[in-house]
Amino acid sequence: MDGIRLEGVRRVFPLEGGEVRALEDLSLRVPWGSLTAVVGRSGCGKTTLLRLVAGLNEPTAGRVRFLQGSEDLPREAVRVGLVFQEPRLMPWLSVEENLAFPLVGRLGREEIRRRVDPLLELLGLEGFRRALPGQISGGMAQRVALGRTLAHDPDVVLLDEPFGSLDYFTRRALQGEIGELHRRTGKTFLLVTHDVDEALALGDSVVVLRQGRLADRVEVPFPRPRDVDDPVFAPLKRSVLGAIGGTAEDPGRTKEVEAS
Ligand SMILES: Nc1ncnc2c1ncn2[C@@H]1O[C@H](COP(=O)(O)OP(=O)(O)OP(=O)(O)O)[C@@H](O)[C@H]1O
Repeated sequence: MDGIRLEGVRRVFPLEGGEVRALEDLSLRVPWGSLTAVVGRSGCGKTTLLRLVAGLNEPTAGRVRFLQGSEDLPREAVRVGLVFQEPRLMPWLSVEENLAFPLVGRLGREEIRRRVDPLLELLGLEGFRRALPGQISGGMAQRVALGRTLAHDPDVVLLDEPFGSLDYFTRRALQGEIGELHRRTGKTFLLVTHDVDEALALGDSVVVLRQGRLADRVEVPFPRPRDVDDPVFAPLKRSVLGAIGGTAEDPGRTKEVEAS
């Protein structure tokens, strides 16, 4: 099946003479073009999962595959962009220069402009192109970080708690923008978040990790209701919360879930 596929992935980190099992026997499929949200308690392995997909870490066991039909694409053939919780902009470069930075030296001036200008427009940053990061708000800075990732024209966009440091209203506004961006670009998005409402509002499906294992996968019906308080979400939210934390009747439960 097409998409990113994790097969029996295990990732262990050595720590103080012992080891931490960040991921254990994780099998997961992320279809091309989907927006998959990943939730779970702190330390359950969400960031490790993103780092494996980005190729920043290798699995200790198992594999991460990129499948087109029955063909395995080489990792180099799949462009992956990563957006962190903190924007990590260069403070001495303007908004426009930050967006262009990863392209300088790889593309000519005109081509860079052709990529950067539509991004400024897409992200509502046209009026701030010459502003420095210290002169814009946190929400705008996070938009620049997103734009910098999109400037690479990635096939896969990995978002690690991208709204974590933002206030409620900016967060809601950016959530809407990410959803819209996903629809408009058709790229594959993998979003790590602590916020179950956010995961349900944006994800085509919500993957729940628990102690490094797949605890549940909840599919969100399409078309999704606009409001996260819509009754459609209530049972889905209960499932996700139950899988994250276990339930009173079944503490520590880890469900066996279909790999694909
Ligand atoms: N480089 C590392 N060295 C040692 N242990 C690590 C390393 N990276 C992650 N871990 C451990 O692996 C486990 C999973 O970490 P990970 O960062 O993936 O969790 P997370 O779900 O993203 O957490 P959070 O929500 O707090 O960001 C944790 O116990 C963490 O301490």
